[in-house]
Amino acid sequence: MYRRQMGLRRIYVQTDIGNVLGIEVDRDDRVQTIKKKLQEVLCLPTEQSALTFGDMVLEHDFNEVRNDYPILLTRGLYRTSSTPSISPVVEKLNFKDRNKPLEIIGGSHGCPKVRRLVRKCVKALDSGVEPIPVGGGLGGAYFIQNTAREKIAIVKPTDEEPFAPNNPYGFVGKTLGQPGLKRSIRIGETGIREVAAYLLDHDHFAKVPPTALVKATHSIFNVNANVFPCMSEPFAKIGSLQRFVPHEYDASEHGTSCFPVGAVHRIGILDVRILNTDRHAGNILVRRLVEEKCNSWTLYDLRVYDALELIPIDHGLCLPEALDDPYFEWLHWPQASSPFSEEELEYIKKLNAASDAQMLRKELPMLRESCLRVLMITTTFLQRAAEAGLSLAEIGSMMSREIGTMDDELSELENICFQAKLDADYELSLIRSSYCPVSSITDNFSFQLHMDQEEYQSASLPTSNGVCSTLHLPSISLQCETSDVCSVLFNTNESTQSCFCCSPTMGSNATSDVFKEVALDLEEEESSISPENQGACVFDPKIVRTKSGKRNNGSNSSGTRRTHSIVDARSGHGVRGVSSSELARKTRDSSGENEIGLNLSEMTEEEWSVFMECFQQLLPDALANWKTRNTCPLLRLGTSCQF
Ligand SMILES: Nc1ncnc2c1ncn2[C@@H]1O[C@H](COP(=O)(O)OP(=O)(O)OP(=O)(O)O)[C@@H](O)[C@H]1O
Repeated sequence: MYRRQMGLRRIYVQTDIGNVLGIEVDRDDRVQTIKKKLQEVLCLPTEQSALTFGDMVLEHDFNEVRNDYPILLTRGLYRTSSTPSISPVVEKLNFKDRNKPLEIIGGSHGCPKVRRLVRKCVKALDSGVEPIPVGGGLGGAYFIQNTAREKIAIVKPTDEEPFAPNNPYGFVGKTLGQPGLKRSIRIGETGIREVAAYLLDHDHFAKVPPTALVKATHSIFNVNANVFPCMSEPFAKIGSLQRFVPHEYDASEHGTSCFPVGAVHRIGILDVRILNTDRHAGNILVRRLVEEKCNSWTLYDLRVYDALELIPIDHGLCLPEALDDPYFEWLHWPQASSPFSEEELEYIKKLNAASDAQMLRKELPMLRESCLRVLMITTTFLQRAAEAGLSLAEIGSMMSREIGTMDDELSELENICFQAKLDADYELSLIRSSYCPVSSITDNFSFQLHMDQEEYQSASLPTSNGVCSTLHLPSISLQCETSDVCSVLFNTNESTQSCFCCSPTMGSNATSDVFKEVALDLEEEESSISPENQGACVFDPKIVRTKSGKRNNGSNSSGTRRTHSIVDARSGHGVRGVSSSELARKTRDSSGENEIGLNLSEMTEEEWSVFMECFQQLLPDALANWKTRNTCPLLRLGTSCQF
């Protein structure tokens, strides 16, 4: 309270090796001032460090960072894995830090269940009960026990994640902020995802246990010797804290056929919304609700299904920064193929992706915008698919990449999204461009222009206002002798389309010169242009959109794939096209190893909203086509179960 009156805010600076410093900033504090203070403690020149808050690199002030939220201090924006990480000077570590054993940071302050849980844990830690390492997983995790030595919570420090600097099992080698086990999820960001999953689980529908992001300090937490050789004080870490749920098994230890259909559906609905990439059987806890009664039941007694409760845990690998391949353990469980109940359909219908995203922006502003965009895509997809009568298994299948296929074989959902991106780019190019009318041209022959990045040519084009502009044009095999008006839509790269108009005022020579220049190269290449038609060509942007056939392997996702290709308008045959899956592959190839799929973060607000419109337009056909193509029931394991 006092701090607030003084206009002070506490923020938590986490270094890229994991330790956390609580610092107080006032309204007028500049980023540079705080960096100087950190320089003293961390021996890190200010010009080499960067403070980041989710997507944001803080440059001037801390206005965007709310009270009690964590920011990440990295060694510059362009660090590589060989750049040494930041090592604090031990004796200066505790500056101005309250150093409580456990305190909530970030979202979920407002949740009474979470606050109660944290209070209990603080009490236990204050009374000297040591957390116990969980052991067994890939990352460090610790059970917190109460004074009766009952487990009450599990804490997972983010710097002990797989590949993070303080991982206790030797899976090290990276620093916080770098791509982790999943390339679409950065190291150190699993904790906020655990909280996001809890916050998104409205009405406790899927039963995600109460979860908070905390700053935790205890000597039992692992710190690797190479990271911090002479540590005398325990250092504070950021992690997720989740209520411990007593259970008998996890789903890998129990026959899945006994699981209640509703429980599987509810977890599945959550997984689809959050694009969970890690729903393995170990992440579903199983517990009996009425233990004494169960003893008298047989395995086939239907009531037994209602007596089992499933608890989903471990949501650190959800909400990736790009559409990724999810992992849904339940995909082949028979329960997933049974239709949704009325209640489930109602729940799905009431979901509001935009307000969920808004809630997360408020509670967890450090969660990246691209993750929220993934949430909006998957929620919309779930809603439309459920409306269209698809089962959970069908929805999950459309989201999953096929096992054993080539690396660039995308899921149906990814293909639809890439297609929506192509469509959105096209829509935007129309919005942004003004066309001049095509007039007095022999209109018996039209071409669509094939766009191929490798084949771009540069051409200096005189525009209608007399200014010369250089455009990168695709090579085309057209000898254009016309002196008339042409409108041309060129795609100058895979994501942006540019329109160039030759207006009537350009004059005949200019127009024909332009086309001669860009056409010379590929005269032979596009053999489908019949000689008799050369010299009388209309470049008509309106026909760039086309419905093409199925993809080579016959599994066209949307059935309305639009390609950008040279097409003889009379025959309608495309010569060559850029399909959404090709676009996906090219996007990956051209952007190197860090590219993780359709780039959602780079879309502007306008691009994003047009993309979502196109996505929604594609969905009805895509869902119907998928259903038609997949009429055979999916191969199910364990189909002996009855329910
Ligand atoms: N909320 C919880 N209640 C009870 N037990 C839990 C809870 N969360 C985790 N556990 C137990 O702790 C173990 C490790 O937790 P979790 O799976 O979340 O960690 P992890 O390091 O991400 O593991 P993995 O690498 O296997 O995914 C789980 O297998 C489970 O037995």
